[in-house]
Amino acid sequence: MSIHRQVIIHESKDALVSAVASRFIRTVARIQAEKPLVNVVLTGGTVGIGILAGVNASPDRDSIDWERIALWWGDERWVPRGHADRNEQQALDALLSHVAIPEQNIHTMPSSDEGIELDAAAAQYAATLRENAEAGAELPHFDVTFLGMGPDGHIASLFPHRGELAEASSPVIAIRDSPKPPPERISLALDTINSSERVWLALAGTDKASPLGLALAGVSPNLVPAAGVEGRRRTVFFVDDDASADVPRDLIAAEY
Ligand SMILES: O=C1O[C@H](COP(=O)(O)O)[C@@H](O)[C@H](O)[C@H]1O
Repeated sequence: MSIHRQVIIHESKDALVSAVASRFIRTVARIQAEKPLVNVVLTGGTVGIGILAGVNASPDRDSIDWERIALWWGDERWVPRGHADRNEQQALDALLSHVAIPEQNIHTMPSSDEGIELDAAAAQYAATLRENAEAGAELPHFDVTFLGMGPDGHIASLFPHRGELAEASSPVIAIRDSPKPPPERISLALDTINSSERVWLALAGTDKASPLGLALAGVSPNLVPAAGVEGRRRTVFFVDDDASADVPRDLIAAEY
């Protein structure tokens, strides 16, 4: 297991959301001092969207230069644009419609009402990634990737015991028969997620304790997809007290 893996435990979900929101603002501002554009991959899920609302509510929100951030999605639900289930719509409501991000920097995944089929939509997003990569690369240089984790250990729309986890032929995958509704989704592949400099998983609640413990103990990603997550520079699990029951004590970097 990577020595760059850490767990930070917060006393409550609210404390977790607010601490990660502050850390995100500081991290993006710091990276922006070093390079012109920061690439961030967003997640859906209760905590992920809560963090975006926390960024919006922060008095430090505008320490980020919003014109120099590019946003991507780790996964999307295959429903029409504007549908309340879309991770994009939730992110817009929580933060993106409140800050001045240039529209061309918001790289949403295609939606089910665009007249294309699911596989074509996944291929289209892969092409968008390629178009925004540096010369010779297939992917943009992701600086921060947010992930949530479901109670079954899924991350993005990569679910346990499924072939998509080992899919390496494309950076973006069409998902059918998802065990969590809606059944059709688009997801970044595990290798694409792991190309990010920093991967930040944020999760809360007692139903996440067991899969989190298994992921950190190094079980197969086939059993718990979160076990396969590893950012290039750092992988941090931000968790609340309820989710921390089975965390190996030697991985805990900070507790409240
Ligand atoms: O469906 C999804 O679920 C996961 C986890 O969601 P949570 O509400 O249990 O935190 C999320 O990470 C993923 O992006 C989303 O599409």
